Amino acid sequence: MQFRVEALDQHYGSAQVLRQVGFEIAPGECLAVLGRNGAGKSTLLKCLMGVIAPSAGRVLIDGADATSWSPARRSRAGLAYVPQGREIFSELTVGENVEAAARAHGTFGTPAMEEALDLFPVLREMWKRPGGALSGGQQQQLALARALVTQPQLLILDEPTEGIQPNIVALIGEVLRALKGRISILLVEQYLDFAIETADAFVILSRGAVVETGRASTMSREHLTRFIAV
Ligand SMILES: Nc1ncnc2c1ncn2[C@@H]1O[C@H](COP(=O)(O)OP(=O)(O)OP(=O)(O)O)[C@@H](O)[C@H]1O
Repeated sequence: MQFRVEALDQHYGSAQVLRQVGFEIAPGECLAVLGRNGAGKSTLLKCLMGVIAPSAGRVLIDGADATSWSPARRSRAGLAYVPQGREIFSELTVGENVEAAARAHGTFGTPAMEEALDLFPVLREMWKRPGGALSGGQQQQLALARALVTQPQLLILDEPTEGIQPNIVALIGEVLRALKGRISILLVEQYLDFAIETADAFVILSRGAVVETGRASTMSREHLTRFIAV
């Protein structure tokens, strides 16, 4: 998927939270968005997914202007979004969470559903447990699997490592690196080492504006640290 954002503005009341944000994600690449707390990262992802409408600017999916599309239409076009806090259905079982997403996208019982589950073996072990009974790391795996059963072309992740134990962070990193090439990934991440291991390119947000973009290979850890240290 060719995904492009042009001159996005967003306001909450009179406060401007995004300012002329623009970037592109090449097919099969992982773009990491870095920035301090309050820089506007989560707001940006919500605009990209259509959860909130930007005040100005455009979102282009394979060249089509998707700015006014609903989240459901963006999802059908190949976007999948795992929000901060994961937002799984805690009353539904693990299986019901996965199956609901698969049914909504016509992948129920297909190899795509099984492949997504193969990435996170713990989910089959916990299949009949309510989502709310899972640990934070297990819930994050469930949220990722639920996104992946939709066979997305662009996976949008808001801080997938937040509050997750190191062995699960490592597993998530392996999964994302294995997915790259086949699908594009937009990663908002505060855990710099994880972002460096995973991303092909970076966009740095500061006070709602893009202050720097670059290939991962040209940006040092020391340089990137300046933009996320509080
Ligand atoms: N619903 C809202 N109403 C009003 N202001 C909001 C709302 N959501 C976020 N903000 C403000 O917009 C700014 C950007 O918030 P946002 O959550 O997008 O930043 P962020 O970079 O994702 O931060 P964090 O890393 O803390 O999640 C902040 O100043 C925040 O207080």
